[in-house]
Amino acid sequence: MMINKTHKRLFILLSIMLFVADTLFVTINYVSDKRTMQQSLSQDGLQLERSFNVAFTMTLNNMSQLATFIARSTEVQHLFSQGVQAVKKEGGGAGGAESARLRDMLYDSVSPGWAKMTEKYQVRQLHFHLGPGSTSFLRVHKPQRFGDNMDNLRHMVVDVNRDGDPRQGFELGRVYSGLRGIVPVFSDSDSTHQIGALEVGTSFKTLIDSLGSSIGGNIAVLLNEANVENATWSRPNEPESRTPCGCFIEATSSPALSALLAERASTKWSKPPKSVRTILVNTASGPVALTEFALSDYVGERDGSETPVGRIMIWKSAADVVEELNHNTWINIIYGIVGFLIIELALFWGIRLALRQLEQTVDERTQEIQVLNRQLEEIAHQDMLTGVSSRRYFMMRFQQELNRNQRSKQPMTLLMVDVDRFKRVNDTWGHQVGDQVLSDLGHLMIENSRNYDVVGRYGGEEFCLLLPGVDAATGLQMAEKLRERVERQITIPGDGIHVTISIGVALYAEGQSAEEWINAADQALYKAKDSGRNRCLLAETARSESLSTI
Ligand SMILES: Nc1nc2c(ncn2[C@@H]2O[C@H](COP(=O)(O)OP(=O)(O)OP(=O)(O)O)[C@@H](O)[C@H]2O)c(=O)[nH]1
Repeated sequence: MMINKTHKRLFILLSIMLFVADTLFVTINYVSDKRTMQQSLSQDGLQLERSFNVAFTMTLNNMSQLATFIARSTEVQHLFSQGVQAVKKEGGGAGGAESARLRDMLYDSVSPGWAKMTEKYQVRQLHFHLGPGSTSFLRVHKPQRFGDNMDNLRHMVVDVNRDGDPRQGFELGRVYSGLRGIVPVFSDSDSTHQIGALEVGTSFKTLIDSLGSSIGGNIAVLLNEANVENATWSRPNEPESRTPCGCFIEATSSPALSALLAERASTKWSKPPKSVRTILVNTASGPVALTEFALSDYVGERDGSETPVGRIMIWKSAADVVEELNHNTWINIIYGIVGFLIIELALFWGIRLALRQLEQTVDERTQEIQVLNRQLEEIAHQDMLTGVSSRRYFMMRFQQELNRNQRSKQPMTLLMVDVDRFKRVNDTWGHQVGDQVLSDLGHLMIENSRNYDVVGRYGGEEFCLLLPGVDAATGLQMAEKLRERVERQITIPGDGIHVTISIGVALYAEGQSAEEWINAADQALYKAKDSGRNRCLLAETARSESLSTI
């Protein structure tokens, strides 16, 4: 079965619509999966920020605890108190010889503990400050440098020396920025008299190393270059720490940061994000989920400044989530293709089936029409009462046989048959009985004829029988045979009286017209009637001979 043009167009149109819908479905799924992945990364990022803040606060608490512990030692208080007085006497600043002696004694007193603190707790700074403001009395971590004023740098110390309340936080420094706890130091003789402040500090390095290993990722602390410039003298790791991003690497748990920064430099970098932000960055070693958030220092938090001093970067491999996204995308595409093919097949077979059914219905209707046409034709060709050919059809066949005879030159004989005294039958037994007699005669004539004979009802109770290939003598014999059978077999229904017929027989004479031939048979019939009925008579054109009598 062929799909015609209209159906082909319909199929192509539906296929295109289906393809567009399918592509849309795959795209929407991909966008949705990507959004889910981004949401999941953002959730992870928030969690990472919380973890960082917890570690940050705990580190500061530790610094404050250590500072408090040392500042409460009476020996430390005693030596620092004497040192403070000596500096005053010796003109402030670094003081003189007495100040130096007491500084050394204080150093000797705390340095054993300091060694343990640096080793066990990674403490980087232990610093005694004189007030008001901030003047260095003793850097236990660097005892050779002292006496410098740091009012513009050590804001926490200045604040503690001013009001006596402990402080903790992140602060930029001249050499190392740090996470610091600052507590007031009181005199050993008068616990209400503050003599200075003690600072204990550490770097970010320890925090990010331990936090990085526990979260399975890496952490870096980046400071804005401008802030660092303002706060520092010189940085020991300065050359490596400057980056194309315009920031200073304060600490990193992985050297891979430089590659990440190079990737990151191509995107918008200027300010640290206000809230936590997690993005996906493609690096040479694979996709990475990068979480960033702002880092404020003590001054910024104290003064409510919105400008952070740097940012924290936490990054983890995102290979698994990207792989999952890719996997889901492929599954989406495969589902899309399989779904498309299945619907296409269903569409194709659906159209095929619908067409087949349509064609079947058309075939059935055509057959029904053909049957009806045949029936109509038969009805038109047949005389309903007697079953023989109608006069119209008989005349058509009669003419055909005549035409054929022009070529074949075979003999042909025509029988004109008429029921004897039929009017009396009608008048005596009624029209219905008359009809029955005509019907019986018609069927008997059909029975009695050959396949190629033509039996027709010529009019009223008159019938014709055309016998192709039959000469006059045979025709007469056949007429007689018919007459005998009628007389023997057809009776008036319910009465038993035999019906008889008369037959005029005419052989076709070459050159005769149809009309002349029928007239010849009719004349013979007329004579048969006239000579007593129930007989067969040959037309005069041939040698006439009566073969039967009543
Ligand atoms: N029942 C019935 N009668 C018919 C039919 N066609 C014609 N007739 C009747 O047939 C009769 C023919 O009568 P006539 O032509 O006078 O001839 P007849 O009575 O047969 O006498 P002969 O032919 O001289 O033997 C008429 O009364 C018609 O009405 C028909 O289809 N059915």
